[in-house]
Amino acid sequence: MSSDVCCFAEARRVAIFGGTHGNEMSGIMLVSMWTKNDCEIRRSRVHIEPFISNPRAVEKCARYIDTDLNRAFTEENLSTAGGDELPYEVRRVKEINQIFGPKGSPDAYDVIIDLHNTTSNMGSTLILESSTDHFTLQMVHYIKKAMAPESCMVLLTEHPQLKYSTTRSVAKHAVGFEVGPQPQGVLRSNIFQSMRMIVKHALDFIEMFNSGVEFPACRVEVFRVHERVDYPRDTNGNISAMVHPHLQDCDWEPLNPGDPMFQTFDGRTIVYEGAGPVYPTFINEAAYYEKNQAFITTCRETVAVNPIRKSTQ
Ligand SMILES: CC(=O)N[C@@H](CC(=O)O)C(=O)O
Ligand SMILES: [Zn+2]
Repeated sequence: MSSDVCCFAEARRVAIFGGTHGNEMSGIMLVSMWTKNDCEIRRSRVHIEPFISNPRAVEKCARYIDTDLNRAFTEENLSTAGGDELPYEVRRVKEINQIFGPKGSPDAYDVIIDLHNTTSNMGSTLILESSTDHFTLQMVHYIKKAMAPESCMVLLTEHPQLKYSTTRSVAKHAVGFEVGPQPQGVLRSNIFQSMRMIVKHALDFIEMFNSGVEFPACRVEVFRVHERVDYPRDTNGNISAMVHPHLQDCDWEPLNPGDPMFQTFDGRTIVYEGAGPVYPTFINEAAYYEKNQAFITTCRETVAVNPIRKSTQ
């Protein structure tokens, strides 16, 4: 394992996305607030752009209009020609790619922070898409330390089948902030304030990096996506059980073989039958009923992070 210093260009352009899902209110309110007055998010040497990514969904207070924007940043959508007949979010993908991308090119924004809320009891969670991007790994290490003693979990979505094409993936470095529990369409002041603090720490990190601070090697505890678990269903495909009360709200706590997972409407318990402990999260997330997902399981691991500093050209 090498711990060579990784050099990255100064982060000159950073975007903060809110309203990627139009019913996740904390990010929407923060971004609207910062669009009117950006003094709280201003930092020297870097342009920071607050941006509502799905304005029509925000207007309707719906997750999306035609299709989930946070699954739509695919090669296919980026390359298909077409105009008004395309689903709204597919058109929006092309616009966002023009403003903040093109995805994968040197012209893409340096960092995108994408603000989400969950109905699950996940607390403050940082979502990473890659275990080899030492810039974002150092950022989450910084945020976790700054948030302590409040805990801040790291979800790693890198997975051969389960990874999805997020809006933020247009940037060179992408991070999602997922804070809950907060119902859809509702603002909770504690959740709003936690999200605001995480953004502050992220921007402070970027400013320190830009000013030439070298961040030493470190280790970060992450929870890597392992499996998606659907609700039990009857032969018609309808849900036949609920998340068990012993699992509800227990995001990030170990689920051991034999532990209750679901409760049927007539009161029977369905237990977890996997081989060893896993760490469930996104438990009973409202937006995931349509995705046939009751929760995901994750595996805990420690990632070794290389030192980073700004490259000198
Ligand atoms: C509840 C929710 O919307 N979660 C986000 C997670 C992410 O941004 O990676 C999503 O499903 O797109
Ligand atoms: Zn969301």
